[in-house]
Amino acid sequence: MDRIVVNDIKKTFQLKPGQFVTVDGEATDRVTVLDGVYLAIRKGEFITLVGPSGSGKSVLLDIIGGLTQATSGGVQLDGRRISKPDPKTGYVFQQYALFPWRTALANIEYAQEVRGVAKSERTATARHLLSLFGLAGFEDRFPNQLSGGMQQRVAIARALASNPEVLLMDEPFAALDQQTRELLQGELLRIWGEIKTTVIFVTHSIDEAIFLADRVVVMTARPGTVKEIIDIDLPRPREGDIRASDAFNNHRARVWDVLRDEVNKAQKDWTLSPAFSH
Ligand SMILES: Nc1ncnc2c1ncn2[C@@H]1O[C@H](COP(=O)(O)OP(=O)(O)OP(=O)(O)O)[C@@H](O)[C@H]1O
Repeated sequence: MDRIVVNDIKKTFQLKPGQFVTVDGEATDRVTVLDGVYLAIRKGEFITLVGPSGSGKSVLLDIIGGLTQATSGGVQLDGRRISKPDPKTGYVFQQYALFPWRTALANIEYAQEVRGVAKSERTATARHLLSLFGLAGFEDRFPNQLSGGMQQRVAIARALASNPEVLLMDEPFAALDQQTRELLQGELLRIWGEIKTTVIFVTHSIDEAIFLADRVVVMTARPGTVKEIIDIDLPRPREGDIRASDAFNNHRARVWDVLRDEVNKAQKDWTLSPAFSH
């Protein structure tokens, strides 16, 4: 059953007065970022989204999350049209975005707190999530007393605390070192294996995209559309050493094959059209 249906999404930004970009050699104050995106995502699926810089991955995620309105087309979540942030949807950004004045525990409790869930219940949920992420004992630490990896674990735990049916993740591990990143990929898969929420995860890393996904969605260069969707039939549960397997290598070659032309196009685009020239 489809949980999310993206139907012919277009998104054009009107730039501020005095700003323009050059598209196909023409100066314009309107920039089309997404141009006809179709996508159907099944309940419980793990989707990763890759594409060249500027292909509109974050904008698409924002539209699916109800944070940005599409210029035309629509998104349905369980058959309902999305026009504003939905309480069933959780969001994790690249930057940890924790409340610095709240402890790890209180950060995770926040989502349930605003919904009026009783203190004892929300504390129990937050403690459970902290222990799932190996952070038992860190309840009372403030974000600046935690490493980057720990902060991002807390941010994911916070998003999961409201029991989201959809989790949108925008390059959540991009700021982390490689070892922490791979560790968190493994943890995320383990937890997703338990809760089976639907995940859409944006990344620049082909390896990350393959390791996590049921399907990798490859976007074209701007204006972004779906270029190809690649099934990742690697067995689950997946351990880190799967990255060295022949099957993984084949997927890596396949994704890069689809992506390469688009990255080249995007680079040409940017050389010709520096964004926001004055
Ligand atoms: N509010 C806005 N006003 C004007 N242009 C915008 C706005 N938000 C995004 N854009 C433009 O939309 C394009 C796509 O941005 P987006 O961040 O979605 O790309 P992306 O694929 O996520 O890129 P990256 O991989 O570099 O993060 C970019 O050219 C960006 O400058």
